[in-house]
Amino acid sequence: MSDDLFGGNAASTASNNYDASSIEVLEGLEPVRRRPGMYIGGTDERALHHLASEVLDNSMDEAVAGHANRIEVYLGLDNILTISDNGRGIPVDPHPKFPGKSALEVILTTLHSGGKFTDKAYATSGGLHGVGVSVVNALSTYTEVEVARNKEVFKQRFERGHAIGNLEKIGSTANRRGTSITFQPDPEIFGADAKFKAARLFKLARSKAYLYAGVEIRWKCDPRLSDENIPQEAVFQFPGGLSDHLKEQLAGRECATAEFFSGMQDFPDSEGRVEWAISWPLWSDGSYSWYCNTIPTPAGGTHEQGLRLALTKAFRSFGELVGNKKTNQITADDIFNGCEMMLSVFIRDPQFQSQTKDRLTSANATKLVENAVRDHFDHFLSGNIERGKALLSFIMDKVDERLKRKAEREIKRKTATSARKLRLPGKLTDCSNGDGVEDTELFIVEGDSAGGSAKQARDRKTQAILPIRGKILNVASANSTKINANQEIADLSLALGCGLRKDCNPDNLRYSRIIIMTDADVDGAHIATLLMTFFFQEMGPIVKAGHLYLARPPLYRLTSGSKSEYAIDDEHRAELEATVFKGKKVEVGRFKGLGEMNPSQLKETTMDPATRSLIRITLPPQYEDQAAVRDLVDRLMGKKPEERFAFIQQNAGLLDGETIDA
Ligand SMILES: Nc1ncnc2c1ncn2[C@@H]1O[C@H](COP(=O)(O)OP(=O)(O)OP(=O)(O)O)[C@@H](O)[C@H]1O
Repeated sequence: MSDDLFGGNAASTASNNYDASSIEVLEGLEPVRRRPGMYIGGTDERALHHLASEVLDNSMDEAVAGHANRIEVYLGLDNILTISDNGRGIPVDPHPKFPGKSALEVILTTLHSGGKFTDKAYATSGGLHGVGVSVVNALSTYTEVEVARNKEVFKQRFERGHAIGNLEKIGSTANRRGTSITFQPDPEIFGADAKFKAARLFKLARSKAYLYAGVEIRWKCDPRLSDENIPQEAVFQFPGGLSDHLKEQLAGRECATAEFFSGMQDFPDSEGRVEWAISWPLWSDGSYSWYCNTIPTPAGGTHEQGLRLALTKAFRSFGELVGNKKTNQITADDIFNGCEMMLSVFIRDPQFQSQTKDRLTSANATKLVENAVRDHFDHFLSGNIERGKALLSFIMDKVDERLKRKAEREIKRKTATSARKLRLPGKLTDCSNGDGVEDTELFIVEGDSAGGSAKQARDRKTQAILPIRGKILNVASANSTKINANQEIADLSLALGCGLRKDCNPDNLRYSRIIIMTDADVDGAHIATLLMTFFFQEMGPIVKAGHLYLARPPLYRLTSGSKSEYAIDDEHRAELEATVFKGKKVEVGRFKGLGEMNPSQLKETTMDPATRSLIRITLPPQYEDQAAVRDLVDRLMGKKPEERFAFIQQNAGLLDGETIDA
């Protein structure tokens, strides 16, 4: 440990101030105002409307619990929204845990306070975290809550989450009861121009009424906010629930079956219930609405999964019943793509992915929905065989269409692959992993006999072999016509697939490593040099990107008794004799070429990534620019020997490569 550990660093002023005083504890509703995104998913228009949902959902929970049958939504000027219900009214008695505060004040000003943590007051509620209305309060310039309970009317006002005065009794009433919440979202949070959209709230109010047949929802807005689509007043009540909604949505369009599949079913053991309405219009892009406890879950979830399973299984078994063997090919997407459907479940203690409740995650919902819907759908299909067959044949057309598209894609893919393979040089032995796959390598090998050993020694999945015959063209002393006409170079660039010169693009390189593997002798070195010249001049970006390597085949095999070692060169040999063999008599075998090694020796010493070593070819920083590289290559490999001579005189002893294990 450093002595400076508790001394600090004088240069770093920011870190000096980091002590206990920088640790804040946010009190009350302050965290909501600091990080609204955590509670309502952002501060955009969607988040703004989420505030309305939170308040409306509470009234819906009262209705679904059987305590309210009327809800009113009123959008006034200045972005002020009032939502009222005729439910039990938020409790106003003093809260036992917070002396001097009513339950109402606690609910409005404390996160995680509510009556829905157990099923004592609500069986299947949309609310569960006890957060919603306090978040609305925190993010509003003001909130006013009026409660009519036990013939008395109470009121309390809050500003930006803080109670302004106490809960007051403002009057009495003969028969009124319920809760009314008025609030104005805070422009400091949502921006000065953020406004509720009447159309959006109107739609929200109407959809809630479809979701629960037992409630009437009254819509009202200031006359200046209404237009030809949004009436100033409307009453929504749908005794037919989701079916009413689907009928309206289909607006008489032709469907695969005249009746649509709809119904309602209680879950066993009072776990809740499910309601659904589905139709298959002949032409539709599809429309899907999923709800849990009247909360929209646009991302679907476990209830969706249950419905998908129920319908898929029912279709398959109906197929068996009517002797259609292809129905086991039906997937849920074949059934759902292009259908118009609504599914609404009511379950106890639902689990959602987040406070915005976009996706239902309650595991039990899948089985509950599947079991409940499956019987009904079996009956829908087989209770009227003609109808069942008509729907099945509509779905099977989609299956056929999908399989046809899949087969066409497959043929296209195969043709593309074989076209590419056809263009590959005949003497390339390619690896089986596809183009551009990580960790594939091309070995450019000197001569056919070495190529033969390399083929046997390689890992077929990742290692490809391209034998090069003799000495390839020195591109530094050839013009482009000659280069383009050269067969070995054409083969090489086809195998690599990344293009030459200006067209060279490392992204198209078919392998992750290009490894030059030549004999460990002068000729081998010459061939390697010619190949490197080619890469520097014609494929500079490949070298720059670090794809080019030299293999390091051994020159000697040293054996003493049962021990044997390979030496790369004379120096390495001397070192091994002194260290590993400790001066003992050693039998020395010299490999004249790669072809002399048997495949297992070649694999172990030169090709197997676990045991070999490679030299990565890199360019020093002064050769960043391709023109500088060309100049160097020209001096070293070009037509004027005197330049080469001068370079060798200046740089003898400096040339070296970077050795890496790869
Ligand atoms: N309109 C209402 N009528 C009766 N009680 C209400 C009403 N609105 C709110 N409440 C009470 O206030 C509590 C807190 O409501 P809040 O919206 O903060 O959270 P929640 O609905 O319990 O859960 P969530 O955070 O998931 O919405 C509710 O659990 C309920 O007991």
